[in-house]
Amino acid sequence: MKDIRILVLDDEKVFRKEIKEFLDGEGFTALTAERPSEAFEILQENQIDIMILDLRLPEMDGLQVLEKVKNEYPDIEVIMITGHGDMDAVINAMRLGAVEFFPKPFRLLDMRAAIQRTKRYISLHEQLKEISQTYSLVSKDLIESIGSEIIGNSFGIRQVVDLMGKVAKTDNTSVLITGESGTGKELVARGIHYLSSRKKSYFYAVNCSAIPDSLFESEFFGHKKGAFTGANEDKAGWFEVAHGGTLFLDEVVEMQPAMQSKLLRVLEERKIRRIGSSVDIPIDVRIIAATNQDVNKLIEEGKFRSDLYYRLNSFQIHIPPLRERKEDIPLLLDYYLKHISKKLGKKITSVDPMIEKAMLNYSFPGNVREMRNMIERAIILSDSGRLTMKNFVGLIAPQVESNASGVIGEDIFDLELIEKIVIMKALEKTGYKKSEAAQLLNITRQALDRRIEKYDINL
Ligand SMILES: Nc1ncnc2c1ncn2[C@@H]1O[C@H](COP(=O)(O)OP(=O)(O)OP(=O)(O)O)[C@@H](O)[C@H]1O
Repeated sequence: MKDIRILVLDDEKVFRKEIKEFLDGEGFTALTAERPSEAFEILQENQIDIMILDLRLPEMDGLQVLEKVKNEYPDIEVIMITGHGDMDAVINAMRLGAVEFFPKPFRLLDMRAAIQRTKRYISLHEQLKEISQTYSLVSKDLIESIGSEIIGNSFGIRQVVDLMGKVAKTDNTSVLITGESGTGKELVARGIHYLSSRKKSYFYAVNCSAIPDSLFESEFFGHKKGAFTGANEDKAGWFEVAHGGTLFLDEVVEMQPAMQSKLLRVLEERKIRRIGSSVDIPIDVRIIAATNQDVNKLIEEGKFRSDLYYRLNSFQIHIPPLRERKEDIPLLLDYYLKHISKKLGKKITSVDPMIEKAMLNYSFPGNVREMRNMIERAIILSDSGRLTMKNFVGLIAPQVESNASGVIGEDIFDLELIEKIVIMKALEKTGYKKSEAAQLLNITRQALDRRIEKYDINL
């Protein structure tokens, strides 16, 4: 389980000190506050799991604090304490959602037991949350076949999975998948194949931009022995290999016009002829084509045949870029952290919450592939199981590039994130000499220390 962070809100200085020492000694991270306003500031800036809350407080009643905490931070579990043993307050506190109640004075051993119980409760709660979270939108069987899960819960990705299921039910409707690089076009193409009745035959993926023009025809249609120099034996082309299955044509718009005509004829006639042969071979293949380019523009420019486009485009699936479905970012982050750390055999014990914030502010031009690679690199770079912004160089680099005004650019509005990035930049610039960095930032050395701790900046 992750580190447990506990906030103690009590106006008695001696009590606060004593309980903090005890909690620190027990291996928890303990923060303390004297008044509710101070506690709410801490809550705004820190991820807290458990709050130990005194009933009698300055500024506002402990029960009011409890109610506000439960409303604003429903995941925080609250242990109430009081020196006054007031039964009504106990009942009210329980009603408002406190998990434990302690009359003062109590033994620290009892507090330890209460925290352990609460910890177990939090862990159970997290497991339940994980189970109910629709991590993957496709079934287990399909995951095994396509080699990866399809993660996301945004409207855009749910629609993609829905269309995938619908077109899979048809037998040979051609599909055109559009979307920027790294959005998961091949993943979706595989999904269609393995959801369809063709799943027992081949799914054959061809990257059209990688095949030299001279080999195109023989790769697609095959050749007869002696058909040209180097054709030493009969060879089947991809259409024959994928017979009964699916041929995935990635970057289809990269095909030369001559090949585009030939492909169109195959789609119309459903038969091929190997080079050098006079025999037609009937083929039964579903074509799924994909592109990350603007096909309409290519048609206008005369680079792509419109008749081929209409043939391929009987059914179109568009995968939106990741920046247009930001709700998927936390799910993908969580998923990749778990899967990649497991794959690399590296246990990740803490993740700076700034990472998710920064990702939500980042435009991911390389989409899910970029995010995956970024997380993998960060896990490899991480020390002692802690993932911090320092491990995500690519993530902050575009914003840190020039100067602070670059950070306060068009798409970052998160003040805390900006503060953290500016502090990191000052530290980097001064070779991690704190006094110099503080001077550069125009704050005292103590103020810098407080912020380094607050933002968990690795030095
Ligand atoms: N929704 C998703 N859930 C999980 N993984 C995903 C998702 N979308 C993409 N990926 C992963 O991102 C990587 C890139 O996906 P894929 O190769 O399918 O993209 P693509 O759109 O075909 O890219 P390109 O246009 O560059 O060929 C793969 O590792 C894939 O498993």
